[in-house]
Amino acid sequence: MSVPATDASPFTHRKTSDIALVLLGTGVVGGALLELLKTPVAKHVRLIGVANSRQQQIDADGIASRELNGSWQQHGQPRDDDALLAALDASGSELRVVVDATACTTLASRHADWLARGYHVVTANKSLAGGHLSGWRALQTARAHGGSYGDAATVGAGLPVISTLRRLLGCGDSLLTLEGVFSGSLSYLFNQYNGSQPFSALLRDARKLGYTEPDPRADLSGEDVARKLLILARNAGFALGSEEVDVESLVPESLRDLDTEQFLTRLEELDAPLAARHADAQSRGNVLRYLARLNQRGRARVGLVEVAATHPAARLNGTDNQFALTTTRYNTTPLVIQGPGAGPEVTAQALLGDVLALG
Ligand SMILES: NC(=O)C1=CN([C@@H]2O[C@H](COP(=O)(O)OP(=O)(O)OC[C@H]3O[C@@H](n4cnc5c(N)ncnc54)[C@H](O)[C@@H]3O)[C@@H](O)[C@H]2O)C=CC1
Ligand SMILES: N[C@@H](CC=O)C(=O)O
Repeated sequence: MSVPATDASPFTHRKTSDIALVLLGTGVVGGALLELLKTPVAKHVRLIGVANSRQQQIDADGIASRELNGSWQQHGQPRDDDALLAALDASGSELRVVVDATACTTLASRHADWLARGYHVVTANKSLAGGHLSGWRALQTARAHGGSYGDAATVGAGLPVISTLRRLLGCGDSLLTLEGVFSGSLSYLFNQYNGSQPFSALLRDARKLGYTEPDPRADLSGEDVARKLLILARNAGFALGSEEVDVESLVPESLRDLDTEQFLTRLEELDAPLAARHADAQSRGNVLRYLARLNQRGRARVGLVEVAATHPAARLNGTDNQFALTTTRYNTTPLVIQGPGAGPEVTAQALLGDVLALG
């Protein structure tokens, strides 16, 4: 990744409060965020702690970037959230931020508590806001009284989807329907899949490129798309429970109960059913797209749909996401937000944007 030579940036007009940050998760997204934290736009951000699922490193003065290239992942301290939070407290900064770049449900379940204790939380992890309705409600209560919740990266990766929706709602508009392609990995897969190479080969590529969830079944099962639909719907005032989304899974029964490593050795079992679906669609001149839909009555569905080649979702490229928002004011033609919807750099940028917005 190229790093700008100067610190000229659109953020130079910002206040420059020192921001103390701990980063949970140093995989695809967290790793890209660590790179961005080394650039001049992040000069007021002090990285106090960093953790993966097994190890962590803390330095209340700020972890120098050269140390991150070192061996902390082998010789760090054992994981302990309390020690990370104590380091944030000891940093002396008024702005104490926890960045969650994991897919860990247990960590997500702590977001509300962290907010209530005055920490700001910036997250790419959708498990709380897009999980059980009770978790969403606890989050809203904590947000009303505690720190800020930076959730831009949870929908559309770096695309301005939640912010646009909130802006419309803040101006008195209301969401009527929502439709589109909400998964970068499924978009990448179905934009390319034409039956000439196995679906499993494309899935391996998508995983290597950092588009899939840590366990790609979270994408293929529709769970990740359903979470994004729930996050948008709930932000728009639809009190939808996760069980109210009709979800079509592309994972055959025989692959559902395996652990991730076993599943990754059996990806070829996905090929035959998807080849059949593709051939059927092709025989009618159509293509397959994994779509999310919310109608005006709050009925939500995510699943594989056969669409005509002229359908807007049929004309996407790469990891493109597409969010078509029909609102009271955008009611003849929807407002459409479209662009790359997965990948390390765009997602890390959304996290950094939410962090810098605090300063
Ligand atoms: N990859 C993408 O394009 C996008 C990903 N996201 C979200 O970002 C999150 C991370 O995704 P990736 O970076 O692709 O996954 P990854 O598998 O590459 O990295 C996950 C990281 O979390 C760490 N981790 C797991 N449990 C932990 C715990 N309890 N404490 C500390 N660290 C823990 C793992 O050790 C690993 O470093 C997921 O929630 C995903 O939905 C959001 C938008 C786009
Ligand atoms: N795995 C997700 C990544 C972003 O949330 C996707 O494919 O969209």
